[in-house]
Amino acid sequence: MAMGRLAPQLRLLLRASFGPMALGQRSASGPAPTRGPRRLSVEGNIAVGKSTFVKLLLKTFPEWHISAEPITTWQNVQAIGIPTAGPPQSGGNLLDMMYRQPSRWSYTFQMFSFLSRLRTQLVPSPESLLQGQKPVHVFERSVYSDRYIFAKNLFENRFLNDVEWAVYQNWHSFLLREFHSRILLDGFIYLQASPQICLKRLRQRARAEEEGLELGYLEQLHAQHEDWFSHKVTELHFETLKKAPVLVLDVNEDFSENAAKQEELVTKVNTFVKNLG
Ligand SMILES: Nc1ncnc2c1ncn2[C@@H]1O[C@H](COP(=O)(O)OP(=O)(O)OP(=O)(O)O)[C@@H](O)[C@H]1O
Ligand SMILES: Nc1nc(=O)c2ncn([C@H]3C[C@H](O)[C@@H](CO)O3)c2[nH]1
Repeated sequence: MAMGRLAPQLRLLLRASFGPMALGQRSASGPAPTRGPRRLSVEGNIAVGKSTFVKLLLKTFPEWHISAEPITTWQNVQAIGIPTAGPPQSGGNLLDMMYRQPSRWSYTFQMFSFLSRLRTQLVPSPESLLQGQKPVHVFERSVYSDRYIFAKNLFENRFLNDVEWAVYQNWHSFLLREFHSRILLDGFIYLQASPQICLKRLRQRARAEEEGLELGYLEQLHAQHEDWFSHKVTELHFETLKKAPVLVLDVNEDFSENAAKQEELVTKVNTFVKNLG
């Protein structure tokens, strides 16, 4: 992907359109920031291009901070605090286990992915980010997509039974209420593409655990995203979540060599962030 070449030009363009604040620089006379960073989550189907898009954001706004999805934690689950003799053992690949035997492992996976996402959202933004005038912290997916996309879909396919779904939701609601003020998100960026395009990208990326995934699964996840972000019919259980603004970006097109398209997408994100107040 030839994204590196765009960033300096795009920065100039954004500076011209929105002034130095658009690039997160503090004006000499301006007031110090009064609140923490704007916190956004980038959401979307498997292989839609979230990591790729986040890299584009970081090229354009190097002062922003990104928290990646904790997939390596799921691929290598380690026991904590249990001393073992000999060299370090490699952990269990829970992602692989879940895809191979969803009835057996979906509950375990969802509890663990939720816990790891909660941990990610609880980590304070770095000091360096807080120095900027308009600091922005971007997460790849969230504790909300864990529940309202993946766990919900597994339940609807009966890979989580009624009791497992009830226990998961119990923990989810309880912990989110406990940590409410520390995990708040200001908005969502929903990367939208057809399931067919996602499948093409998924095959091209060829992650071993995803070898058996088929179009039907991506169609289900697409429908879950559309229900939440486009049709707004998903039942949400948190008031702040119901009010959170959503930016929908069409990423069907391959923008890797298309500077104008990259610019259009990044400008939309910048305007969205500005409008968050
Ligand atoms: N707009 C695009 N056009 C064409 N290919 C793309 C585009 N965006 C991403 N890709 C390619 O699609 C594949 C998946 O992209 P990426 O890893 O960014 O997806 P992701 O949404 O982060 O995946 P996951 O859901 O697993 O976290 C990669 O090979 C990437 O180079
Ligand atoms: N079941 C399930 N629940 C989740 O919360 C979840 N989040 C991500 N994933 C899968 C999608 C990609 O294969 C891979 C990387 O995104 O992990 C999930 N699977």
